[in-house]
Amino acid sequence: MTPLLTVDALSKTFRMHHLGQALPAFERLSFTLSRGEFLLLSGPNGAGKSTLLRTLYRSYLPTGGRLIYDSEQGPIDLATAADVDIAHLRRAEIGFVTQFLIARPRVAAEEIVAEPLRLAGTPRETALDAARHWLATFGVKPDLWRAYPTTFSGGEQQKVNLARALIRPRRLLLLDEPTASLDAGARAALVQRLTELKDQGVAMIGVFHHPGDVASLIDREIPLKTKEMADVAE
Ligand SMILES: Nc1ncnc2c1ncn2[C@@H]1O[C@H](COP(=O)(O)OP(=O)(O)OP(=O)(O)O)[C@@H](O)[C@H]1O
Repeated sequence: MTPLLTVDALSKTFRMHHLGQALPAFERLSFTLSRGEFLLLSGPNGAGKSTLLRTLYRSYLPTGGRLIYDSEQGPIDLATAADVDIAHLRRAEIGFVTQFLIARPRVAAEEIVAEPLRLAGTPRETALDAARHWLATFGVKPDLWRAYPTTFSGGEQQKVNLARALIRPRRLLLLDEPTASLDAGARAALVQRLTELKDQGVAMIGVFHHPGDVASLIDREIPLKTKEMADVAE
């Protein structure tokens, strides 16, 4: 079966023009990801883990290599796809789960969480019911559901973010330290949700501050090295 994602000799180098320097985050990385598979990205600080996830989401353009994603409409190279196609994939197929909520002023938590379903055409009340379900699942108190997350604590904001990111099933989930400041109850709820999604065939690739949280999900590990480690190994 064709892999969902084929990463082929992928490189990302940051060019810091003001310093006249180039900083390679990773070079010629190759791996595949199949449906229902969970890949753990590991490596020390600065090894390029977040940069790789952002490159897969096309927040960063790679400086070399190919990123073939087997979309519902057929294979597409995420490295060269048009922005309009990337925007469609982000709405429909590829999710990015981080610890940071982009809270908007005067938009209630339940509206923020319901938005991905609303954009997919779900009627407002049905979407809000689902939003409340996921807010409750991740442990956001009911009296906060209609409040504005701009004033929430870091952990509360992260829970709203998770509810929003996971309310709709995706085919591919990119996870950047989604458990970072969660309490034990929310961590357990997240692992349960990720387990359900994996069982439904969702592929995931992620970085976890405490990989033990997701030990039961990990199929393979991709260790990334810093430039210094790579130089020593050569
Ligand atoms: N936008 C950017 N411009 C320039 N350099 C960057 C940029 N983003 C990341 N880097 C550099 O790329 C390297 C990899 O950073 P990245 O954040 O991907 O590492 P990481 O493995 O996720 O680290 P951590 O475990 O600390 O989160 C670092 O040396 C960082 O300074």
